[in-house]
Amino acid sequence: MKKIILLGYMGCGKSTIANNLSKNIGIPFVDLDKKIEERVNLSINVIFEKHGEIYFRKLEHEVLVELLNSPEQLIIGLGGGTPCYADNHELLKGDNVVSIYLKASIQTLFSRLNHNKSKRPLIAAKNEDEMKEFIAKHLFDRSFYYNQAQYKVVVDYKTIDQTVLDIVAILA
Ligand SMILES: Nc1ncnc2c1ncn2[C@@H]1O[C@H](COP(=O)(O)OP(=O)(O)O)[C@@H](O)[C@H]1O
Ligand SMILES: O=C(O)C1=C[C@@H](OP(=O)(O)O)[C@@H](O)[C@H](O)C1
Ligand SMILES: [Mg+2]
Repeated sequence: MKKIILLGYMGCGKSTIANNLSKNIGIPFVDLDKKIEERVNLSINVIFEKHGEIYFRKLEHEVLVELLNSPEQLIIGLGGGTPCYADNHELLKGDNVVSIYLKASIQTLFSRLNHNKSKRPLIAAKNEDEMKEFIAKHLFDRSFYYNQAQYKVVVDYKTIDQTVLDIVAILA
């Protein structure tokens, strides 16, 4: 069964939209970060702190492969870095995948992340200026991978419901 994959930068709304899309179309959703946390019984912060990012990326790849190989239809909210490591972007080109990039501007990302950074180890310690610069550079680097998604939904100035309806239209 097809997997509906939401990807994009931290704060673009993957986890939020996956949850709401699931309610709208009645297909179960999983959040890749949550699955990783459950797998090792540690928070994303503690995984980064204790074991480092390379270990996290390995786990992320393993759990993604398992989810893609599972028989059921699923909505999967990826982590922001998932398509950018371990050739995961190639896995997202499979026949059983519909990939959707939730595209947000630097400003949207900054305003959403500024109040919500403590659980995101890559930005948790940055001040506002550092964060703006980091997001701009990092988004530029990662866009190469994000732009390989089959579909793109711009999320700026949209409510959660509007973004969900845009995705429902793509899936129809
Ligand atoms: N229109 C919107 N669409 C999605 N998220 C929104 C919107 N407006 C505000 N938010 C907030 O932005 C944050 C997005 O975070 P999250 O869903 O965890 O993103 P991601 O999983 O991509 O990092 C949440 O705190 C959410 O409540
Ligand atoms: O962009 C990244 O590299 C990361 C994004 C996070 O997920 P969200 O995009 O859901 O915040 C989480 O996987 C981890 O903190 C690393
Ligand atoms: Mg998320």
